[in-house]
Amino acid sequence: MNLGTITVGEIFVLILLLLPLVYFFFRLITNSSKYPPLPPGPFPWPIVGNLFQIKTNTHIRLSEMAQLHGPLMSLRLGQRTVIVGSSPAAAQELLKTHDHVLSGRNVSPLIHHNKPTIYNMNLNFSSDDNYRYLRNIYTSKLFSTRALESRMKTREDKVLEMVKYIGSKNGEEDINIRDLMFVTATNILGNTLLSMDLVDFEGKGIGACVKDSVRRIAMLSLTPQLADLYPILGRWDFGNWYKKVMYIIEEELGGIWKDSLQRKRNGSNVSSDLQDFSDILIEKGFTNQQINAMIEELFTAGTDSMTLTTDSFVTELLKNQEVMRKARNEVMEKIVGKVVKETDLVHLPFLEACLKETLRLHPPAPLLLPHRAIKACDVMGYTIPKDSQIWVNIWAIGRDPEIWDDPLDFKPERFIGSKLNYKGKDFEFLPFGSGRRMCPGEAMASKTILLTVASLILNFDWFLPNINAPTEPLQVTFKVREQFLI
Ligand code: HEM
Repeated sequence: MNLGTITVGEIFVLILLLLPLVYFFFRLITNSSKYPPLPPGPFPWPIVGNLFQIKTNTHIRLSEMAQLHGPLMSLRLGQRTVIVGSSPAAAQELLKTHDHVLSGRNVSPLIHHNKPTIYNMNLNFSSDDNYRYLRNIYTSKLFSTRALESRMKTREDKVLEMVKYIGSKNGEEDINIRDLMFVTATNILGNTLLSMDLVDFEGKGIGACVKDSVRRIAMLSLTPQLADLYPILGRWDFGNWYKKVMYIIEEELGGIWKDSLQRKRNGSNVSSDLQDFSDILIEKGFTNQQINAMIEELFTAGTDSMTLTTDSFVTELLKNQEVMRKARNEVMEKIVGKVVKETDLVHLPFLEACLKETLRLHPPAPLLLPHRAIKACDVMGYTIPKDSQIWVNIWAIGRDPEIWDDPLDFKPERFIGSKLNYKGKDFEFLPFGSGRRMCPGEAMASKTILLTVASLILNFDWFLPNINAPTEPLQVTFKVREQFLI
């Protein structure tokens, strides 16, 4: 062969053609070594791996792939190995049996390299060492039964403000429930964390940008960035991902509460007698930057998740009139007076079943948040390499016909008389996750959402302006029940 006639382009094509072969031999060698093999999965293309197979509707695509490859699958995203669990047994292995090694978080190499304040002061970006300390502060000072009880009135007041606002429209304007719920969730957190309202129902206020900032942070976290797919490129901030994230956290969100934190330190903020979470953090000696890192995370994790779940809940009730009738009967029968209190919620088991059914079908985090293997381990006879990402497809588990009768139907009755709960013990139903990384905001979220939906049922008759073509986002007409007009 006359090598002198081969062009650079031809060599490149030859290398590309040979890569799958090299990869095949590599898999063969590693699989036949003393370690168990990787879990089965789709063939990964050179360089990109399976990236383009799961680009959109990731949880749905993964659910289809699991039919082919089984409940424990492995994928390649760039250089990263991703392990996906799609059955209750796999979820239990990943989130319980091996929780101690699989409960790291996947921190972007850019955050790892630059070590901004969020690196140590935020559960999602925190190094493995600091994680336990932070989580302990959250669970004891913000989400404990006592802390939640001390803020019961805040949640009741903010939900009532929403009901009054909707009532003031007198059924003459269609309501975008997502926008109103976002405001309510933002102000509940604003008061719990900083003793301040951030935004009003017209979208005005010191925190008017929160919605946009939270959505952009979520988009940036979900968009795979080159440094994450190819850690070898870890120090280059392609597309300014790191700069954008840091700007939103430190300037946009941090700018909202900067003055308020300073006033608290000067002792000139007397807006409330009740100690809020930032008062506690100041007392514990945290700096404003550190407090900002924690507060940012709580807004990001808490606002959209509660908003999306309330929106799905209202939509399902509107689509399922018989369920709505039962929920309304329960609310009208059990709530004495014009206002729903959190202490009433224990008397609304059917409404709680409706919330569970909503979360089964529409979990706002369908793959949980990615975990990371701190060390290599063996799961169900397969190797999970160190630093793999771990995803659990709770969306697929929630719709599995082997587990649920008529899985696509909205049937809250399935939870009545059943012990199934979202507390992280039942691996067929994990909307808040399970184990060390389980959502710490579960009780705050479920109380707020139930209080909101019960209050909307008590005070209004609901209509879809166009029953045959529900809009996206959902617009609802709420007609005030005269006897309840606030
Ligand atoms: C319906 C509402 C909510 C749902 C369905 C939900 C669900 C989840 C899920 C699935 C995770 C990840 C679990 C894992 O990776 O294993 C999570 C994490 C988290 N959630 Fe929630 N969440 C909700 C509301 C809230 C609220 C209201 C807050 C706080 C105000 C909150 C704070 C957090 C935090 C801080 C984490 C990170 C925990 C960690 O990394 O250790 N969530 N949530």
